[in-house]
Amino acid sequence: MIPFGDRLAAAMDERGPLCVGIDPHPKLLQAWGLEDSAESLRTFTTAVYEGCAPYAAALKPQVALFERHGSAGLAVLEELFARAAEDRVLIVADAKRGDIGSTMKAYADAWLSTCSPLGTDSVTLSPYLGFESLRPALDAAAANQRGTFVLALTSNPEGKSVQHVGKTEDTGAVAKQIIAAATAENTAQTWERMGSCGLVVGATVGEALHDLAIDLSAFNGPILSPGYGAQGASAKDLYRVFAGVESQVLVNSSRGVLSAGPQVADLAQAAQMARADLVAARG
Ligand SMILES: O=C(O)c1cc(=O)[nH]c(=O)n1[C@@H]1O[C@H](COP(=O)(O)O)[C@@H](O)[C@H]1O
Repeated sequence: MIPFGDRLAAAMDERGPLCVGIDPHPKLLQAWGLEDSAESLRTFTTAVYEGCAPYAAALKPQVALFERHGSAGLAVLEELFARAAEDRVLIVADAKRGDIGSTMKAYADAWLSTCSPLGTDSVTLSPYLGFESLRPALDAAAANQRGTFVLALTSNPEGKSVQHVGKTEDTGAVAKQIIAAATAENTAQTWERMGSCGLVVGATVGEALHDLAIDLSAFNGPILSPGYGAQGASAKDLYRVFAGVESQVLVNSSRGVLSAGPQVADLAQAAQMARADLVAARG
């Protein structure tokens, strides 16, 4: 199978830079006229899939919003993953996993193996127990042609208290070290267009890359960027942050697109508009 990074690069060539988040928040379910139940997650997920998959390089289900419904919620995710695999629609499972290495192996088995019911194309990871604690997931992704997105500079304002620490030291800020580790990870793999170890950098980080002396031009993988739309970053803000690495950026929008539901045609129109907005700003 083609490595994840190359599959994502091809999907972005074909369908553009948009990733639509599948975030069935209770308030959105209500706004769609649905009750807060696992069956509603199925209706919600199906509508987003059918409306948005043609206009998005990937879909990113927010796992927490499925876990709220226990095993019935996870069953909806399993169904989504099976359908997407059949249709070759790329999935980023937004599970933000991170634990000590021995436990991390179990998370890797769950999300990145080829025989687990929750195994899918890629998963988000938190490196804040140490980047190397992610090793089992990084190795599983490489072995199974799957991908990871490692949190580097998150879109929330609180992230700074951890991610910006150390900026005046020789090693640079924590986020800078995470980015260097992800770059090295991709350097050790074989791929054509992009490596399969991605980063998460929020569209809302403003001047942080400059302030932390981070140069993303050396980074050789995909950059998942949330924060566009509902969190306030415009397409212009986003491409100002990512000047020079535009082609690597997979831009997530969840509520910004999902608020157009519940009709499939309206979701499709919202996804097309978001994609057009991004493509125009990217130039
Ligand atoms: O990993 C993520 O996707 C993520 C990282 C981050 O720094 N900020 C962030 O908002 N996210 C996720 O991206 C989605 C953003 O949703 P909207 O703000 O509705 O577009 C949510 O599912 C968040 O959990």
